[in-house]
Amino acid sequence: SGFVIQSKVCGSDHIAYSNCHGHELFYINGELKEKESFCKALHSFDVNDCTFENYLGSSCSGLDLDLSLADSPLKPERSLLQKEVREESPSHDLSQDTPKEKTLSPPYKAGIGAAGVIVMCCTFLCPCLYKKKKATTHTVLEKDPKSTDSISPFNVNSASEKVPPSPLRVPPSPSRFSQSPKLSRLGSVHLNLQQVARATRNFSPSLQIGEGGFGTVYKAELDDGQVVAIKRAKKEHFANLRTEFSSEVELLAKIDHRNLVKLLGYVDKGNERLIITEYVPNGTLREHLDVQRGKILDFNQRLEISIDVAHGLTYLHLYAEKQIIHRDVKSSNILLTESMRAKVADFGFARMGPVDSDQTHISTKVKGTVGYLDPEYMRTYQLTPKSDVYSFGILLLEILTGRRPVEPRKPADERVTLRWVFKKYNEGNVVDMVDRLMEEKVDTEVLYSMFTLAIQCAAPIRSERPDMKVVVEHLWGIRAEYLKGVKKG
Ligand SMILES: Nc1ncnc2c1ncn2[C@@H]1O[C@H](COP(=O)(O)OP(=O)(O)OP(=O)(O)O)[C@@H](O)[C@H]1O
Repeated sequence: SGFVIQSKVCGSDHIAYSNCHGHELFYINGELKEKESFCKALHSFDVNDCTFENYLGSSCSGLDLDLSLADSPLKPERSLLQKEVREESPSHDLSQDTPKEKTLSPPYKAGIGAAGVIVMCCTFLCPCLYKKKKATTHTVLEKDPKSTDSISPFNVNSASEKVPPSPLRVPPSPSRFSQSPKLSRLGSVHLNLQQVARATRNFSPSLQIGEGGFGTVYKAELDDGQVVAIKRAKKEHFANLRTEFSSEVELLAKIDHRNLVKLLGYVDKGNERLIITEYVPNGTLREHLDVQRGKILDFNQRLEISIDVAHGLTYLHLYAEKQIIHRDVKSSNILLTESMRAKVADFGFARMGPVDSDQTHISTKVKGTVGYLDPEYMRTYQLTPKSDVYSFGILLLEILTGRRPVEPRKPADERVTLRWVFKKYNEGNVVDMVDRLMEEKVDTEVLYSMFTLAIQCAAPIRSERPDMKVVVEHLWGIRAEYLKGVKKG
């Protein structure tokens, strides 16, 4: 396919290389590196018996390397915030702030500094994917903790499909629910296969509303007139999808919140796996940011959508019967209603949080979508709700700037949105970053608060990220401040 990815863990470092039709990218611990320093690092790994296959024979050959480790690429780089900061308790409510006071707490400072130089590990995939796939699609990564010693080349699907599925998606490891007795009926909709076939006019392509890694989504009208979305698993993934199917169904069944897409029922019979959810009629957030749905989102709508998503995630993390980590928070998984309320969808990757109260994380295969993946989770395989907080930070940047997490067509130094934002933020240039499609002139301090929060959420170290509940409180404060400004005119 002309697309090669290799990755490996050497000691505590994660190294990765991608070659997309001759366009090479080099990463160490999620950080984009120059070829020369990458090769130097590989040499030092090699000396310590951790060989990155073929590196000397291919990309790193012919380089005149000074192999002294004096300027080792593994030395942590830290750029500090230029703004003065003041201490702030984690539950600090920004509604109490005056605009000038709104700054970051010291623990966040280093995180934000590092955020400027650390690129999400996953971004090494993107240039090829964007060349090959429609802009609205994405790729989902999986990395198995047990396979850290192997070099894994991936291939990417061809672009010929109308709406390509996620080519790298593999079902998650069995959840503890896979052994539990099958629920036969959930929510308020009880359907048999004949009823589903009737409602979808035999899965008519004219009722198809989307396609994801799991399968195809149809809009359907039930006999009682209720309109629902029906997700149908692809047959070719059947053998593997069973676990994912049951995991998605059973997680969704337990939750009920206005900012989370409601599961109404499911069918698990013979050759069919179907999930029936409420139909959310107004497309995805990504479609709205791309102005594929008519009007451009104004700032107030963007703020309300951010708050809705934060509410949904807080519920999953804190108030669901068992803690749920979504694992795939992204703009194409946020569905909008007619009144522009947001609902978080797609719990295919959802994962229960730790069972014991003294356990802070669960070890799991790395899953999620390129560009949104928590670098600490990538490195350690430890999943906590803070991985969702990271993805939420990236989502906030999308909402504010309109950009995707990675913009492969931009010049190299502007490609990774988080990095680009951090640079401009440090230059005090928040107004410049706002989505140009949005004509409204928003108060600079409000923008500054939003970008500050987004960068905090996307801190490379999870302990430096706020909890979702704290994020909600900050967003409420920002909204109060914004509305004050709007009233004043
Ligand atoms: N409940 C729903 N109501 C309305 N439209 C929906 C609903 N669920 C999904 N869709 C539409 O179907 C598309 C595909 O959804 P799906 O969740 O299967 O895939 P995805 O999120 O794009 O990809 P993946 O599952 O691989 O992450 C969505 O982008 C959306 O446009």
